[in-house]
Amino acid sequence: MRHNRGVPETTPSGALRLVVAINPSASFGRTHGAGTRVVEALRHDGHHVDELQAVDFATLKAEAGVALAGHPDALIVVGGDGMVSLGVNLLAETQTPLGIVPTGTGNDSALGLGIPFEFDAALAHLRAGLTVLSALSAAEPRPLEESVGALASPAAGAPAGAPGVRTIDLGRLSHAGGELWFASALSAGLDALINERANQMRRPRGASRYTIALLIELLRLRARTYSLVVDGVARKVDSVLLTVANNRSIGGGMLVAPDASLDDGALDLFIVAPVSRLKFLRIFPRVFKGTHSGLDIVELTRVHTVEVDAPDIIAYADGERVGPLPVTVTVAPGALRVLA
Ligand SMILES: Nc1ncnc2c1ncn2[C@@H]1O[C@H](COP(=O)(O)OP(=O)(O)OP(=O)(O)O)[C@@H](O)[C@H]1O
Repeated sequence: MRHNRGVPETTPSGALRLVVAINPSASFGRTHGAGTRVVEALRHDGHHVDELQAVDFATLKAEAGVALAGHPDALIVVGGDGMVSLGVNLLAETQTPLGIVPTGTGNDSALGLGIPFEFDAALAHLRAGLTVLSALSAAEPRPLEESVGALASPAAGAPAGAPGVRTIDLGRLSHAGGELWFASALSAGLDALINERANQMRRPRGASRYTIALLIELLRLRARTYSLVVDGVARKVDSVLLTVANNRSIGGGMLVAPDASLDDGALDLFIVAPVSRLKFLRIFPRVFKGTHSGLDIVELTRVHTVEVDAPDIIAYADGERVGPLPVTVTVAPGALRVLA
C-alpha cells in the first residue's frame, strides 16, 4: 500500500525526498501508529515523503526497491532489526543513507548505533541526522574522494557525538540460497535455534513466545561440532552458541561482543564451548552485561572471513531466517551510510 503524495524530482532547498518503510506489526503490533507519526513529522518539516506499508515483509521490500529506483535522499525504516535488515539489503554499497526509528522487540542495530528507543527521542535523533544530510546535499559538489572522506565516520557535518551521516561496515553472507547482508550478527547457535522455534510457534502471540522458545531450547541444549574456516584456516570446534558479530549485541541487548565496533573493518567471532545447562544459566547474565570476555568457555576472535558449517542449524542474520548452514561471512568495510 503506497501513500505517495507525489514525490517530486526536485525539492525546495533543505527539503529531502524520503522513503519511509513501516512495519505496523513490529513488537507484535504494540508500536502500531509510530510509522504514521514519523511520516507526519517529516512532512511537517517540509520533506517529501513516500510512505510505504504492505501486507507482508516481501511486498514491502519489493515496494521499497521500486521507490529506491527514484533515487531518494534516504530510506527510513520504522520497525525492529528485521526492518533494518530490509533497509541494509536494499542499500548496501550505495550512497543512500538508512535512517532507523526502532519500534521492534529486537533493536540491536539501533542500540549499537546509539539511536534511542523512546519514540520522541528517536524521532529527534532522526531529524538531527536529516538536518546534517540536508546540509551535505546542499553543499557544492566536490571530487568523489573528498566527498567520501567527508562522509566517513564519525558522523559527518555534526559535532562529535551528535547524530549525522555515518559510514559503517556490514557483514556479507553467502549461502545456498544466494547472497545477503547484515548489520548486527549472523546467528548459528542457540539463538538461531530459539528464533527458529519461536517462528514455528503460532501461540502465544506476544513476546513471551521467545521466552518459551528459549526455555525449550535451553532444556534441549547440546553442543554441536562446527566446521569453520577462519581467515583461511580450517578448524573444528564444539560449541553451544556461535555468532559472527559486526555489532556488539544480539537478541535485544545481549552484549556478546562488547568490544565490537561497527566501523573497525572487522567482525567478532563469538564461541561458547560446551557447558552444562546449569553453568550456561549461571553465565547467561554475564553475557547480557558483556562481562563474559574473561571466562574460559568463551572465545572472542576478530576476523574478516568465516565459513561456518554444522548439522541441523538454520542460520539467522539480524533476526531474519537465512536457511541451513553452511554459510560464508565476510566483512564489507564501509558498505552502508546511516543516519545516526
Ligand atoms: N506488514 C508487514 N510488514 C513488514 N514486516 C512484517 C509485516 N507483517 C509481519 N512482518 C514480519 O515482521 C518481521 C520483522 O519485524 P521487525 O524486526 O520489524 O520487528 P520485531 O518486533 O523486532 O519483529 P521480530 O521480533 O518478529 O523480528 C519480519 O520478519 C516480517 O515477516
